[in-house]
Amino acid sequence: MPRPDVIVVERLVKHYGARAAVRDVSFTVKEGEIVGLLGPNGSGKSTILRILTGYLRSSSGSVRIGGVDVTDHAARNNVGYVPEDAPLYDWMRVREFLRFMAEVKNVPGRAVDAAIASACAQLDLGHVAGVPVGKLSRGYRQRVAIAQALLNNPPILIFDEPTNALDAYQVIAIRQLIRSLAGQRTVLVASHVLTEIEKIASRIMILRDGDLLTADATNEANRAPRFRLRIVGPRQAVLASLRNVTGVVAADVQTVSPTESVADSVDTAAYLVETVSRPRIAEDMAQSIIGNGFALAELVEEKPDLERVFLDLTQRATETRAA
Ligand SMILES: Nc1ncnc2c1ncn2[C@@H]1O[C@H](COP(=O)(O)OP(=O)(O)OP(=O)(O)O)[C@@H](O)[C@H]1O
Repeated sequence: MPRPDVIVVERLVKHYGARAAVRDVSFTVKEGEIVGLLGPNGSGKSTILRILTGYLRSSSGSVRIGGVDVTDHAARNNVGYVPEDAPLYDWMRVREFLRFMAEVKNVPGRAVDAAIASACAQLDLGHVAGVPVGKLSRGYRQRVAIAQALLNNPPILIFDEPTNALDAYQVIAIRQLIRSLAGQRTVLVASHVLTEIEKIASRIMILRDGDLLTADATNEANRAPRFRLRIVGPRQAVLASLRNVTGVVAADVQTVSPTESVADSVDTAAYLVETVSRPRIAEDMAQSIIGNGFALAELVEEKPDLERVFLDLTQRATETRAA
């Protein structure tokens, strides 16, 4: 049975005064997914998360959580939110803080102790439960921030830059925690660090200047195979024979120094070829090159990677905007 969409964002727009921070963003998240929202600083990640968690109103568009519009309080009970630099009350002891947060979240009185015990156990906070929050390391503060999000056992967890400003050990620990918390839950994690989001998320969305460039970067990566070839022959003729192959989307000389031109010259050059995904395309390119009498020195398929997708998409977005 297909998993239901638990987060549905449609045509979301947010303006701060004249500034558009989120422009016509739509996406869905299925139950049980761990989705990453990747984007540079200022791209609108926090704004989207704040709208999803009901802390901020959108300018237009809609957000439904578990089928309920996010402007309805009932929707927010389904979401545990760990904001960037979560505001914690430093003078409160961890247990006190969690009790306070349980009240804020309307956890029924008789269930509060069990909720705190369960959150402390999941975040390994038992031994610091009596310590003032202000005395904790950054890593433990982040655990407290996550613990408060778990108090009413929400099916959806939303994290904003969860490993920001943590040291390498703390990063690993928090990452493992998020993965272990995912289980039956649906998780949305925003970060500006590609390598970080790659390690946590099973699907990655890319945001830039308030535009959602893709809702599935991995899929983009697999969709557009790219080959690097070294070929001996006149460049224009080599390019023509590559572009003639069915499925080749673009072919270009890769390394042309400023003094060189792509004009005809018989020497070895590197070519970058983008193709559609189809079987035997590498063989067809080799056949075309050799059939036209050129020497094929090298043909390598570049493994798709998210860094390339990110760079390609953001570059394309910049060009589109400039046009
Ligand atoms: N309250 C606000 N008033 C005016 N502009 C704002 C406000 N909050 C955010 N912005 C602007 O909206 C844009 C998006 O900000 P947002 O915080 O959502 O981005 P972000 O991707 O989360 O970045 P960061 O990781 O740096 O917080 C930025 O240009 C930011 O300066």
